[in-house]
Order: sequence, then structure tokens, then C-alpha cells
Amino acid sequence: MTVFTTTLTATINQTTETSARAPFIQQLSSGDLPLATFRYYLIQDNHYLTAFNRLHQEIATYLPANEGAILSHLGEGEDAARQRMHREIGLGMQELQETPIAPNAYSYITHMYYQLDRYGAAAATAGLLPCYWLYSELAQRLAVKHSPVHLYQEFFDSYTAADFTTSTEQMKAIVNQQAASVDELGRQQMTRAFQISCYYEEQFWQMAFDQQEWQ
Ligand SMILES: Cc1ncc(CO)c(N)n1
Repeated sequence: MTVFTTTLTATINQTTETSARAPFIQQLSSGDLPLATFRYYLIQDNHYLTAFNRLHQEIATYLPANEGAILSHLGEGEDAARQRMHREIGLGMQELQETPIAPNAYSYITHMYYQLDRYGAAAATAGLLPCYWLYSELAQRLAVKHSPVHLYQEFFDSYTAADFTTSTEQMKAIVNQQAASVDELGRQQMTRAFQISCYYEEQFWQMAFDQQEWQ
């Protein structure tokens, strides 16, 4: 049988292409992105990562013990790098918590929870995967360019680091294990969950670039 994640390659490649062309990423790479825009991104992404981590813990309870332990550990993967970046731009806990979540971040999080609630752990793990896979692909492409802004380069570097690459491989293995444990309909639901997450990943850049607010 084909390894399930290979059926998702075209979708992630497309999302990587679209993301690489997004003005947010272009300016992050060139160094032209206003710091206020990056600060907005870090605040919204902190909302996202908080929910993302909680969701790892919740999904982990439905997985076989081995995979569950790995997933639970994966959920905390980005914390240290982010805390360093928050310190560098003087972003404190109060501002992170008090700034309201923006519409697209809200929709993305809501989608991930819906997948778990409506379709179960297999679809939910597939919904988490673009997060790992996209950032890994994108950073590998862009890290070599060296953004002139240290903080922006640090952002790319955190996703080319060996441990994040390992996390992406571990997440793929969990998704493949889940795909093998469900029927064809279950795999279709997994594919759909993955595609919708890719959609929201693409929207996340524009949300940050526009500093989107509720209207
Ligand atoms: C929205 C989003 N997707 C993916 C990642 C990478 O884990 C992130 N930090 N934020």
C-alpha cells in the first residue's frame, strides 16, 4: 500500500509555493517586514500554538500508548524558541494573553477541534500535520537566503533545526499509523482535514500581513 503521507505531497508542495510567494514571507526573508507586523504574528501564533499544544494532549489520549507519548511530547516542541523570540522583542505574558485572537487564527483552531470532535483522532492528527510539514519545507527553502534581520533569520532557523525536522518525521509516522488503522472513508476524512489546514496555513500569512481584526 502507498504510504499515506505521500498522497498529500502535491497539496503540501502547493501550499509551500503559495506561502513562499506570500508578502509576509517575502518580506520576512528580505528583512523589509515591519517589526509591528511580526509582533502581531507572534501574538496570534501564540494563541494558535497554545491551542495546538492542548490539542496534542487531547488527541494523545486516543492513540496507542507509543504514539500517544510521542504526540504529547511533540506538542511542546516550539515553546523554547518562541519564548526566546518573545523576550527579544519585549513581548510579555500579559500582552500575549490580553490581545484578542484574530478571525483567521480562530477559524484555524476551531477547524482542528471540529475534526477531533466530528471525525476523531485520525482526522485530527492529519489536521495537525501541515503545521509541521509546511514550516519545515518553507524554512529549508528560505533559511539559505539569510534574512538581514537577526530575529527573522532566527525564526527560519528554528524550523530548519534538526529537532523540528525530526518532529515533522515523527508526526508523519503517526499520521501514517492512523491512516493504516482506519477504512477508506476515514482516510478521505484525513485528507480533507489536511487540505483544510493547508488552506488556513496559507491564510495565516495574509492575516498577519494585514493585521486582521474583527470588523
Ligand atoms: C499557524 C502555524 N502553523 C504552523 C506552525 C509551525 O508549528 C506555527 N507555529 N504556526
